Amino acid sequence: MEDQANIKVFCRFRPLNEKELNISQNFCVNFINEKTVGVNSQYENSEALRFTFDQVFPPTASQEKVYEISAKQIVNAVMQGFNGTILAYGQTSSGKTFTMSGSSLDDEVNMGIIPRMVTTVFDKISEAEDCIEFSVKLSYCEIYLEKIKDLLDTSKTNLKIHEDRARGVYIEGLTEQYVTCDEEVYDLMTIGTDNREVAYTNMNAGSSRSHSLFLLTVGQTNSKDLSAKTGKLYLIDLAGSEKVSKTGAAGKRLEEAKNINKSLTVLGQVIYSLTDGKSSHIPYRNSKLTRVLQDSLGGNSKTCLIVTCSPSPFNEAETVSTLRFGIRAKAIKNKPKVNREYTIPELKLMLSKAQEEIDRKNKYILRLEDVLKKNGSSIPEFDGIKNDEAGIKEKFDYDEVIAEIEELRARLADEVENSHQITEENKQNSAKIQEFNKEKSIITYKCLQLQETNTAIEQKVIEQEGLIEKLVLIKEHLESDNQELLKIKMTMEHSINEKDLEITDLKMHISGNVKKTPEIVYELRGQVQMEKEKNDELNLKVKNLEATLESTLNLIKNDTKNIQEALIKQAVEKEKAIWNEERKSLYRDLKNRINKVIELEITLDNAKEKYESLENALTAGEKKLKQRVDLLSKNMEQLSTAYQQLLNEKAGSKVDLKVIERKNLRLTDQVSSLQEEIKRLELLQTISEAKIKLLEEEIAISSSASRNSISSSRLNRQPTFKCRKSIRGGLPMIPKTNSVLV
Ligand SMILES: Nc1ncnc2c1ncn2[C@@H]1O[C@H](COP(=O)(O)OP(=O)(O)OP(=O)(O)O)[C@@H](O)[C@H]1O
Repeated sequence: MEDQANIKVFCRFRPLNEKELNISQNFCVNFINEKTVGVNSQYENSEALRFTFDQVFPPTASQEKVYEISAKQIVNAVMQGFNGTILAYGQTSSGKTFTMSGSSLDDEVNMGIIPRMVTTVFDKISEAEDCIEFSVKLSYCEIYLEKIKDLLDTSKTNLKIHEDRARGVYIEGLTEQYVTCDEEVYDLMTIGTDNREVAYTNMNAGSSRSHSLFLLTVGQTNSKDLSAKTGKLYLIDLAGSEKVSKTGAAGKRLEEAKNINKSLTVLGQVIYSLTDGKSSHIPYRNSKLTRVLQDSLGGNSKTCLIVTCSPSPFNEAETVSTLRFGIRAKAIKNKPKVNREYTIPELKLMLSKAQEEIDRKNKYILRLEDVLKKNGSSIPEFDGIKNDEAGIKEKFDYDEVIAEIEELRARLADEVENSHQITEENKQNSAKIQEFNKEKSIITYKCLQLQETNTAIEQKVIEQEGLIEKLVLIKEHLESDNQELLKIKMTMEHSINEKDLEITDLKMHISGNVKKTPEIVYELRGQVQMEKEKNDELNLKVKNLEATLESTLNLIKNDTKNIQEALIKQAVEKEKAIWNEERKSLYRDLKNRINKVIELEITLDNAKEKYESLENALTAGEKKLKQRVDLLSKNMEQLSTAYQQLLNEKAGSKVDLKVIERKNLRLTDQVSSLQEEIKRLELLQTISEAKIKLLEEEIAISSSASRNSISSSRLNRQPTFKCRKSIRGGLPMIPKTNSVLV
């Protein structure tokens, strides 16, 4: 059963900063003892405000003390194969980054937890037995505006979180850099820190605008007992919670502040759900931060939380809230376990030991059977074990079985890959067919519409043709009427003109004969009367002619309209012809598409058949595999794990290669240093010998003293080359080489 362990919570107060000192030089807290702090509240009953943690660090506490008490135990656990997490939580500008990273990597006194831990890891590797081979990998990322950014490869800006049984919760595609000494880690830390989102706010000139995650994976393989284990160390510097009124955040800074506060609220909710004793659901998935921290909070990890606070009365409310957060988190129980892995040789060793044990027991059974036979008792049959010695000696050839399983698995993987491909093709084909069907129905609908429009147009054209014929007849008729009327009009006008001339003559005649006889006057009056009447008649006729002319003109107008309509008809005819052509090409296109759909359906059917046959083949393979698997004993499960391990080891061969390369480099360096040293010593020896000869010649009596002096100078000499830390336990340190991206 897994052991449960509470999260360890530490509380650290930083010194008052300049701004706070200007407001008040007093503290709003008092340090009651090493573990308890009280808040002298301006707003609440102070009696209630006492908080007890695993340790409380006052502003005077050194970086070294904080590391030794809070974090070192976690590194030790990681070296034993546990997962470890160290989290810094607190208000903005309360000292999280100072606690985790320190002020500078060059400042040994103010170095933070991360660089100190790195040094401890490599120290432990140097101190370890030389039968242990270590690999150390480093990843560095940040969660900014709910996106995971790789700080060692800035092209990766939105990484996804995944989970599986072997790896737990992990960030897919995150850069993992192999490192062999602390300097390499510091170089990468500097690169990553430069890529972090940091900005000026009213509360902190270098305020972290993201949560940063520093991950160190320490793998170790023991060549003596063949065991392997891996410890993961998460070092997390959270972004600080902030009151926008205090930080003066606006625009982009405000957006960041909202995101920071939101993800910290989800962190609070997760901690609440883990500790209230009622919640069945823990909302890890509500933010990227809590999802990444899933193993660290309530899972497989030894976790330490450091809450950082300001002692100033100006920040009292935030300090109380941070302390309450810490108290709540103290109640979280984790289930850490050693991440032990079985290597193939280890499993083989276990197997052969088990086989030896079985053989020993079988021999014992045989002896017991002999005793029973001698006593005349019958030997009961036992399923699975033959009563003869040959049967007992029958052994499994595990290597052969492993090879066979491997082959079957490879074939199965191929088949699965094939079937995936076919399924994918099927999906694509189905999508294409669906698309074609959609297009087909759209085209059919359009065709129907066109046909309807066409029929309506044809109907209209027929109607208009009848109308035009009628109008042409009327027009012809009216034209002849018009001609006649024009003739009459001209005749009438001619006679009117003649009569007008006659009237004028008469008037002149009358005016010349005014004094003639009354009979003539009377006659003339009669004639005038007659002429008048004639004139009236003619006027009437002219009026009638004018009316006829008007109606004729109207008719002509109508004719013009009809001609226009005829022209329209011509245009419609033309349009109709174009439409017909289009309709035909649409039909042709539709036909082509239908042919294509048929072809695709045939391909789909073929693919389906192929898929089914492959599926059948797959099932046969599976059956065969099952039969084989059934034949194997319980050890099969272990062998399967061993197979997985083999795969992992294959994947890790790259790492081994790098390690070997590094070792080679280290050895070459050492050899050349030694060669140089030998040369130097040889030179010295030659010089010394020459000196000795000289001295022997010059001072014959002190020759023995001279020799003593030379040998003592040789003894005092120190080797001049220096080596660095090794990745193999207990070996001298190896020189720093360029790290490798994996
Ligand atoms: N214990 C301490 N001793 C001396 N100086 C400290 C201490 N803690 C923090 N400081 C200083 O206070 C300032 C703010 O600290 P830091 O940047 O670590 O805060 P933070 O909590 O990480 O802020 P943010 O959440 O805004 O990133 C820095 O100048 C830092 O050097």
